Order: sequence, then C-alpha cells, then structure tokens
Amino acid sequence: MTCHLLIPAAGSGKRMGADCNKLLLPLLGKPILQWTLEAAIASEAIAWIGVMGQPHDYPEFQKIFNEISQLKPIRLIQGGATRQASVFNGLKALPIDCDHVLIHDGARCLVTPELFDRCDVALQKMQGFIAAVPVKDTIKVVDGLTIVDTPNRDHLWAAQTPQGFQLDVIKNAHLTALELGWEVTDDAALLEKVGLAVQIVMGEETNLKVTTPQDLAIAEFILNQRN
Ligand SMILES: Nc1ccn([C@@H]2O[C@H](COP(=O)(O)OP(=O)(O)OP(=O)(O)O)[C@@H](O)[C@H]2O)c(=O)n1
Ligand SMILES: C[C@](O)(CO)[C@H](O)COP(=O)(O)O
Repeated sequence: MTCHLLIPAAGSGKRMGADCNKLLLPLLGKPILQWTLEAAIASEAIAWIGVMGQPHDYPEFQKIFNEISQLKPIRLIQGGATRQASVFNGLKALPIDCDHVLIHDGARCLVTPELFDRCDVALQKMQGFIAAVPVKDTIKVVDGLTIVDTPNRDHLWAAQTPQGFQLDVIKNAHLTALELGWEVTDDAALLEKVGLAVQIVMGEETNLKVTTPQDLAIAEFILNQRN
C-alpha cells in the first residue's frame, strides 16, 4: 500500500439539476461520494486519500468520513472554481514523500477496487495514463447541425478516471496551464498539450460518471446487479 489518491469532489452538479453538490445525493441509501471512497478504501494499493471539496460541504463530507472505515488517512483539501483548479490544489497538498499520484472523480462512484489496483501497477511503469474504454457508438463531428466527419472508431476511446501521473510531470503541466490560461476537462489533456505521452489502461464499462439524473438511475441499476 503506497499509492496516493486525489478525489475531486468540489463541483456543484449543474447538469444534475439538484440543489446541492450531486456527490451528496443518495444512491441506494448512501451518498455518491461514500461509494467512491469505499472502493478506494477497499483497494489494496491506496494508502492515502485526499478529497477536494468546497468549504460549505465540509460538514456533510465529514459525516461520510465518519461512516466509513478509518483504516486509511483521508485529508480534506479546499477545492477550486473548476475541476482543474481543484486538482491543482490537491497536487499542492500531497505529502512530501509522494512521487506518483492517482486522480479519480468523486462522481465515478462505480469504480471497483480492482481498477484502482490495476492503475497502481501502471503508475509504477508510466509517466502518465488514463483509464478509458473503446467507444461503441459511431461518432460524428458536427458543425451546426451538419456532419463534417465520421472519425475511424478504432482510434476513439472514452476517457475515464482514475488518471495517474508522475507527480513532478503533472504538477509542471498544471503550472504551465495556469501561466498560459489553458482550461481542460481532464488531467491527461494537460500532458497532451505540453507534448508528453499519455497511455491507456483498460477501464470499466460500468465506471460511468454520474452527471445527469439518468446516470443516477443507471448507477442504481448496476449496483443492484452487483448485489
Ligand atoms: N470546481 C470543481 C468542479 C468539479 N469538481 C469535481 O470533478 C468531478 C467531475 O466533474 P463533473 O462531473 O463535471 O461535476 P460537477 O462540476 O459537479 O458537475 P456539472 O459540470 O454538471 O456542474 C466531480 O467529482 C466534481 O465534484 C471539482 O472537484 N471541482
Ligand atoms: C475527467 C473526466 O471524468 C474524464 O471522463 C471528465 O472529463 C470530467 O469532466 P466532464 O466535463 O464531465 O467531461
């Protein structure tokens, strides 16, 4: 157990349309964030967990931490205005002995401990990687309502988290992004923009991100299948 994990959990869940952070919404009786944390705690690889949140959510987050096993240290870190800013805050708060990091969205609450463990193995070998799955749909590139391209699906993968990085590499990429005003939706994109290779680790079809009310219903269905 050596791996450090950062969990961005400081969003507001606009697309969910709830009146609170969507990670506090119940999924089969437990907050979404609790499912994510329980998978991280069950992973053999993860030794330390940092959760980025907004201060107004701290009391609810603390209740969740109290509900789950305290076998691993969980540190609360102040989130930022965007996912990117929240991750950057997390990177700056990592313990001094950390040289590699996994980053996993709190909203991907169906992640399995086995996926975390597979990612930890990748972390030992790669400077940067993401969990991803091959795209099943035929994807169209559209301008207005007109199709301009149908990319070859063999080259299309859907990005997930965990994403894992050598710490100095991802920190430098975030610093460059700050200097140059880059805004991206995942951490791998920053490495891509500075011209560094990012590998793929096979993700999980069920590792969906709970973004809309429909996702919540699908997540409930998948969890019921697991029980
Ligand atoms: N300022 C932010 C925004 C997002 N996140 C986190 O990043 C993950 C992925 O973001 P997303 O699913 O987009 O969450 P929200 O920003 O909450 O949702 P929305 O975009 O619909 O508002 C989530 O776990 C979310 O809590 C974060 O830590 N800090
Ligand atoms: C990081 C991510 O979960 C990868 O799929 C995703 O990019 C988060 O943000 P999004 O804006 O919901 O795509």
